[in-house]
Amino acid sequence: MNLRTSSDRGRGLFVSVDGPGGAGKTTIVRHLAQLLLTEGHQVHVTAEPSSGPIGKLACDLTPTVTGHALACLYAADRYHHVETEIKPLLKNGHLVISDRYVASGLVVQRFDGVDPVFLWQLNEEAERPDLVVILEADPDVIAERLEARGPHNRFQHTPGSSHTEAVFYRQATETLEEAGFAVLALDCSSRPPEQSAAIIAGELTALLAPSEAVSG
Ligand SMILES: Nc1ncnc2c1ncn2[C@@H]1O[C@H](COP(=O)(O)OP(=O)(O)O)[C@@H](O)[C@H]1O
Ligand SMILES: Cc1cn([C@H]2C[C@H](O)[C@@H](COP(=O)(O)OP(=O)(O)O)O2)c(=O)[nH]c1=O
Repeated sequence: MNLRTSSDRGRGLFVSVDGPGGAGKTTIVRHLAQLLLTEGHQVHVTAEPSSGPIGKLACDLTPTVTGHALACLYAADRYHHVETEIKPLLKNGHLVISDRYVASGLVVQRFDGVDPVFLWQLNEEAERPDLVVILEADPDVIAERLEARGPHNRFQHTPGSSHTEAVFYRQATETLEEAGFAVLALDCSSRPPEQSAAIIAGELTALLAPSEAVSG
């Protein structure tokens, strides 16, 4: 994997967790934060849409605004979220976990027919996470979970949305990998969330380990 960290970031580490609705993002983020706290890290859990003014607006408008306009709103929230919350915490040495980030921006608005190239251009300047986790799961399994939990948004009401979303996420993963992001794709169909969290924590611990670069 290719670790890319901006020089103005300080000592923190930034990880995003994305994946289809019902894949287990929120559940895994909770377990991951707990694990990392136990290991003594300063952990900050955040999510998109953010709790800031643009995130609230995006949330309020999602039922009625569609397509390019909504894509721009979510991207605007993302850039503002990075500047006002994520970067200051990274500078302070926090380990920041975001429940949804760029990958969601590349996927969700495609349900409204927005061109993936436009979505990439809109999002490509957002701060790169040190690790992008994409949760994958058998669409039939997550469709069942979604039915049990209840859909959270209008995109999940479309019949077959879990199957479509899985395809969109695979394409987003390819886009991110081609752009040099460090991506960890994790199948969560049968793996308990605690185990997924432990795998992600292992990757982060490896990133935090002092460089083993050989000198001389
Ligand atoms: N690995 C798993 N196995 C079984 N059920 C799970 C798993 N991960 C999550 N769930 C359940 O599936 C539902 C959706 O999980 P959630 O974390 O809200 O997903 P997301 O945030 O991706 O939409 C919840 O009821 C949760 O308890
Ligand atoms: C981050 C992001 C979220 N969204 C929307 C999808 C949902 O309506 C909402 C996130 O809802 P949420 O309740 O977090 O869904 P889930 O539990 O499945 O993660 O934000 C976008 O449309 N584009 C984006 O880029």
